[in-house]
Amino acid sequence: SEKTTEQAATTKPFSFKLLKTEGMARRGEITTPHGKVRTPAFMPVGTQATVKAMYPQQVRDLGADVVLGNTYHLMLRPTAERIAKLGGLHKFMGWDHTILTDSGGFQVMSLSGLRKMTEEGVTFSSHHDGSKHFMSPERSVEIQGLLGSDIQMQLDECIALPAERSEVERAMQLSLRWAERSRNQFESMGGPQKGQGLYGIVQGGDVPDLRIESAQRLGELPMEGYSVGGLAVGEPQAVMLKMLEITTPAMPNDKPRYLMGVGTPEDILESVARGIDQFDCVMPTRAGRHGLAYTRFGKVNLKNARHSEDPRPLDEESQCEAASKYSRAYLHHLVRVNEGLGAMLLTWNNLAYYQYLMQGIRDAIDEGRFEEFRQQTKEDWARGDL
Ligand SMILES: CNc1nc2c(CCNCc3ccccc3)c3nc(N)[nH]c(=O)c3cc2[nH]1
Repeated sequence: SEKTTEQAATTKPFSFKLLKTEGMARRGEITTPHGKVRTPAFMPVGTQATVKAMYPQQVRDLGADVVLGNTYHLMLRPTAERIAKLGGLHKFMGWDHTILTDSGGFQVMSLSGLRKMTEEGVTFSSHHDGSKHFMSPERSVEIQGLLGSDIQMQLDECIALPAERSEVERAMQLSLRWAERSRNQFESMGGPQKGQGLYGIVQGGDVPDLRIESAQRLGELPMEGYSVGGLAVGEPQAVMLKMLEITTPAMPNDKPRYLMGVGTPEDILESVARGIDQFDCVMPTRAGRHGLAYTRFGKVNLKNARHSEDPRPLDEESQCEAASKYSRAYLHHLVRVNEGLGAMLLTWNNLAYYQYLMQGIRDAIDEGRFEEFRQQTKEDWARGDL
């Protein structure tokens, strides 16, 4: 019978090597069935099997080792079964490197219509056509397996902050029970034997003792990695950073740590300094589509009329042509008349800048100068756009 989800060539086990540390900052390397992931890593978001406005090869050429797919979106359209029948997500989207998928819980709570959350799972209606769907910890792992995801997430319940302690505790305990069910499903599908990884997700809101309890109990489950969830949900940056200082020390030291949904360049720099290895955020791609450029010297809003006759490129020293070859005046024009090339060039520039920042962070940790790099980078951003 025809091959469904392509079995990756190697059956080398999933592994994480901790190469160097400086304070809480860590330099590492993850090995998955589709290659290596250099950490700290920024993982571009590819919600509907594409990093919006980018070709896969372009994303790769910028230095990305992993892109994100999304269970919620892909289970609705085109469905996981169809992608499996076509050989899996890697083949479907033409990305032959690591893919990480989120479990869909976060998107159900933030995107779908009418929904009902029980111990068993979550029932929801599609934000496309209102059709009814059900997602359990087992079904989410099954979908991620059908997609052929190299790094899979447990189904969890992420709640918005601020929230009552009782509500935070309920969601954290549920997520812990779902972690165990996700692990059982993952092992019954032979995930470890395929070299794939399943990450548990630490919850606990902004409540220190609940964060520690979640991290410690999750660490007792044999997961290949651990995510910090429940943050970047509206809390001030200071609260997010404080929760990291409490949570990462309570997480296993020899496994990757993924801070979900983060973040701006500054969030990333400060979170690396607090022990995080993996990041994802829609910021660089979404901001690019809205005319916002990230550069070495801070942000540039190309919608602003002050750029209308500025002949300078965004950054003439950049390796990325979107930053070095086009004038700000031209980018301003494209954004103002809403030409597709505007979104393409700014998305390209922003992803290039994020990967440039990650490479700078990795080199700085390798060379034992991360603290100096962190200070210098923040000064450069503060210089503003010269
Ligand atoms: C923006 N702030 C934020 N994002 C969070 C996410 C989603 C991370 N992004 C995944 C994604 C994958 C593909 C396409 C688009 C997005 C979370 N996911 C889970 N499962 N649990 C969380 O606690 C959780 C908390 C978050 N906070």
